[in-house]
Order: sequence, then C-alpha cells, then structure tokens
Amino acid sequence: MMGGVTLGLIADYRPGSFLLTSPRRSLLATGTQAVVSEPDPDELAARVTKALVDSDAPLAVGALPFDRAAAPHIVLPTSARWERTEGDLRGVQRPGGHLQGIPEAVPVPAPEEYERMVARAVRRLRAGELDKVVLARQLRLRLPEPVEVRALLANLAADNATGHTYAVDLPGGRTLVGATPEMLLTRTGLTVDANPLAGSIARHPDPVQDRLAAEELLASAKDHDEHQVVVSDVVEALRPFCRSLTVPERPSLVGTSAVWHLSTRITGELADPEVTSLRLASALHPTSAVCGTPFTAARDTIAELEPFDRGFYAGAIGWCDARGDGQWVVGIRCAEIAGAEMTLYSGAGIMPASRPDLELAETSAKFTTLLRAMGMLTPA
Ligand SMILES: C=C(O[C@H]1C=CC=C(C(=O)O)[C@@H]1O)C(=O)O
Repeated sequence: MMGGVTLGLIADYRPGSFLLTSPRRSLLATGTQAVVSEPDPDELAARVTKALVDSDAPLAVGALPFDRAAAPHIVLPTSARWERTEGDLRGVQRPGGHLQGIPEAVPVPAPEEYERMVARAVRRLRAGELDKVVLARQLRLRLPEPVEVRALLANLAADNATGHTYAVDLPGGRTLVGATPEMLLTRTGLTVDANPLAGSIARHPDPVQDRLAAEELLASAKDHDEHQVVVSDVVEALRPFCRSLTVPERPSLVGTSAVWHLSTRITGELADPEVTSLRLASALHPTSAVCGTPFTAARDTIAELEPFDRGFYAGAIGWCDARGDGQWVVGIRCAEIAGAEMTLYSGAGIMPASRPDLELAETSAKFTTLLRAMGMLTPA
C-alpha cells in the first residue's frame, strides 16, 4: 500500500514506536529501556536527566497529560533515529468512505449540548468569573477494521507539511496520533522558542473565499483578544527561566490544511543552563491555548462542563536529551486509537464575545485534520 511513496521515517514506524516530525527533521524512537511517570515537574525532570546520564539511551521521548496532577508517560527508548524531513512527503491511499458510512460515529457531547456548554461558559466569562476557557468535544468512531496507524501518519504528514505529525504510545495499549500546528517549546542550548497559537477560522476550498476567511480572522477583535491571553500567559510562564525574551508586537497568520490561526513566535535566552526542555514544557503546559485563564478557574470549568477525561489530548508531546535540549509540541488535532476504536478530540477557545454556533463550527473544522487523513472527507 505504501510502495513507491516517499515517507521518510514513517515507513519504519511500527506499533510501539514514537514518531515526531517537524518541517526540517523527524525523529523515530523504538524500544523501551525505562518508563518515568512522576507527576512532580522538578522530580520528573531530575529523574529523566539522571536516567539519561546513567543509561545509553540517546534521549527521552513521550507525553505529558493535560492534567498536571496525572502521570506523564516518558520513555527511554533503546534506539532513536533522526532524518531530514523529505520535501515531497506524499500520503498513501486513504481507506475512503464518508463519515455517514461509518457504522458508528458518536459526537460527545451531542453538537447541541456542546453549544449549550459554550453558552454556559460565555455567561461565566461575561460575569467576570474567568477570562478565557477552552472547551473540547470528542468524535468516537468504531471502524470495521483496526486503524492502520502507519498509513494514517503518512497522510497526516503529507497534508500537514508545515506542522508536526506525531504518534506516541500510551499506557493501556492506546496510541495518540495527530498533526499539530502548535509548537509548545524548543530548547537549543540557551535559546528557547515558543509558538503559541490561538484565534482560528475554518479554511475554504475556494482560494478567494479562503483569503477572505484569513482576512476576517486578522480583523477579528475577539480572536486577537483570545490570542493575546495566550501570549501573555506563555511570556509569564517563561519569564522566571529567561534572562531575556523577545515578543513580536502583532501575531502573524499560519494555515493548516483545515484552519487558519493567529500565531506568535516568542524567543528567549535561558538564565540557567541546567533547566531542561522537559522542565520548561511542564512549566508552560497546559497553556491557555488549550486550558484558559486564570488557570485554576479554567481548569475547574473544563472539569465541570466537559463530559470526558482529556487524558493526553491537549497535553505535550516531545523529546529531551541529556544536555536538556529538546522539543515539545501541543497534543491537539489528534485521536486516541485502540484497535478499531478511534476517539478524535477538538477544542475551541471561548471568550466573552464567543458565539456557540461558530465555536461548534470551529471544532468541526479542526476534526477534519484527522478525518481527511482517514479518507473520510473529500480533500479541499
Ligand atoms: C484546542 C485546540 O486548538 C487550540 C490551538 C489553536 C487555536 C485554538 C483556538 O483558536 O481556539 C485552540 O486554542 C484544538 O485543536 O483542539
């Protein structure tokens, strides 16, 4: 099925591997020497660094869950390979079939209930109880056959060449697979980069309409406010670790295959070279791009209104080496896969000016990243 197609490292992906692509290079890690699942961020970073120094593992890979108190899943693999990301990644044949043809596709909550959730959140936001909250929903699919993760990864990478395609094994025989446009944090020596995204609009198959959608986003006060909340939070989270920080005045526009986003690239210089990328990722995550602000009020609102546990959705996925360098991305535009069962996740930032119908439409657009890679939607 994948013959003759340039897939880079994805061709060697096997169940249990860890894959993270970026536009320039991709990482495939295999085997397990040790697993670290300590929730305390300082302790986690210290244990992972010690394990790396004491072992011959080239780096540590894995995921932090959305809930800071829940156990992370960090693995010391037996081997890791880097490869330049191929410029001409192409997808493989998509299984095909329209969503209506899938035997079971259950939205959780039902769309009208999601709109009610958003309306409740908007009332709280307008009453000043919090400034922003990100509310997510699921789409649960039961497929006729187990999901072919490698083929799905190939399609995700082909459709989302400017983002990060990932697969990470989770405890309990589940795999989190996705293609995120959002880089949480990269540490290279003393340099730290973060690229928060927030404020979105669905893309359009017609180029003229697509450009109009992008302009609508760039002109939207609600989306700029939503974006600014995230930028301020990321800057505040990085400040204690950095000697200096550079923050552009205005966001720029980035596009995935499905959505336009407002994006800001923040750069900093670390004050302490001992602070690892894993420690920084734990300090930043979950940002208000996936949770909200103030943090505690947003987290409690999510726990109260969302009818499921996010698990590793909206967590952080990445790697860290013995020097502390590494990269972590935000675990969105993803699905948790267990055999023939697939749970897709999609969230939207809710602000006082949010409209429930538009937030529902935004989450539907975000689902299309996975649905298109599964061949369940005609490509735009
Ligand atoms: C929470 C998600 O997206 C976040 C990232 C970028 C833009 C977002 C927004 O505009 O709402 C979300 O904050 C998701 O895709 O599930």
